[in-house]
Amino acid sequence: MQIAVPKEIKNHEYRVALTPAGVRELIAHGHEVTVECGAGEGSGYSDAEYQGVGARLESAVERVFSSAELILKVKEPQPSEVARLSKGQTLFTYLHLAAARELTESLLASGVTAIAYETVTDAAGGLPLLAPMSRVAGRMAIQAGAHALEKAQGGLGVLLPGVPGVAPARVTVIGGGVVGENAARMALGLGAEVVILDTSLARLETLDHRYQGQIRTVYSTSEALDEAVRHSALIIGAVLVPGAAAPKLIRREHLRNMTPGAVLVDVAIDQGGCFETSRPTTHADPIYLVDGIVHYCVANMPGAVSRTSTQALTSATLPYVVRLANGGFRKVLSEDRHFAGGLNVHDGHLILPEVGEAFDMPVTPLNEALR
Ligand SMILES: NC(=O)C1=CN([C@@H]2O[C@H](COP(=O)(O)OP(=O)(O)OC[C@H]3O[C@@H](n4cnc5c(N)ncnc54)[C@H](O)[C@@H]3O)[C@@H](O)[C@H]2O)C=CC1
Ligand SMILES: CC(=O)C(=O)O
Ligand SMILES: [Mg+2]
Repeated sequence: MQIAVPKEIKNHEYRVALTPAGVRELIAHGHEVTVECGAGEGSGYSDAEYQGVGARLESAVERVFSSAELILKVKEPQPSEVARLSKGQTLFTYLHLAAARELTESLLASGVTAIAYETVTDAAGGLPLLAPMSRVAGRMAIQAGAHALEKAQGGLGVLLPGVPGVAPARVTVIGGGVVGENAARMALGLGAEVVILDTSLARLETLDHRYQGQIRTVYSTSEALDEAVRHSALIIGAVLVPGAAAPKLIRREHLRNMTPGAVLVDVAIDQGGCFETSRPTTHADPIYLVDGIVHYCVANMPGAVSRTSTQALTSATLPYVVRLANGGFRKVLSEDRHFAGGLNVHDGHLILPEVGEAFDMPVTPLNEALR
């Protein structure tokens, strides 16, 4: 199969969809891989390294796209990239369509088959292709939040662990999944007081058991959220209803009850954000203030630690990529309903019910699309 790896073009996105090791694996399976010149640079992989494992280097982006049957990316396609997609091609990348109506409509119009990393599931109920980046973003959320708490950033001027004689600050994590647990671990390691809110008692039980009382677990209710906003220096938004738009859990009126300079980090921004006042920001300009509360809402956080993230992402995606390339999407998705959960758009049809619900658009059943 002809496989293409374009250079990512989103703001400060330095990841690439495949490491040279991943390319080598695909070539060993008999596939041809075209890598756009410079695609790996931001992750520390030179063109020569890709060439060395047998990739074809291409400097003309239009040829990278037009020659491909399978296009591998990291971030959702930007408008200039969508314009290059066509029927018969398969795109495998993060999409987050429930928060992106225009992108949904343009992918439908392109006729492409679009499989999203973040809605592929596994037999244990996890999201194996979202998890590696959620681990990264969860860990980064505390770094970003701690920085935003500095006075010069508009923050409270509070050091998360405190110092002897000065109490640590409270960090509340809403959603104790992969992002949430990783954020909590970092906050705990820094010596903050850590609380996790979740609506899954089973998840809270796991976390309670794992952290042996070092992290306070609280069932998430509106009362618990009211309490969290009053007493937290830093709140991390880490909820997810897979495939769906994030529920707005902290409303604008909550901000009145927060201490001015407190910080909201909305990691769930890629699904639309779980705070009413969140809007996507970029690494170039990551924070803004609403009613004195600092907001950090970068939708591609792992892009900033691209070397780590590219390696972690390729390790997770590669087995799926190899299967797609060897078998073609129709056969592979028909045989694996967990992988098939990734199919969002096919040949002008919207497949993912959660996206249909978000935009009140008609949905074609998966079985019909795979026929
Ligand atoms: N901004 C960025 O760069 C990145 C963003 N993300 C996003 O972070 C979000 C979280 O991802 P994961 O941790 O992997 O998901 P996950 O599925 O592992 O965890 C989500 C947790 O939220 C809980 N939850 C759902 N509804 C809730 C509610 N109403 N109140 C409290 N808890 C609730 C679930 O029970 C679950 O434990 C996703 O939107 C994901 O796309 C992930 C990586 C990078
Ligand atoms: C998950 C995602 O959107 C990211 O890693 O940027
Ligand atoms: Mg994202």
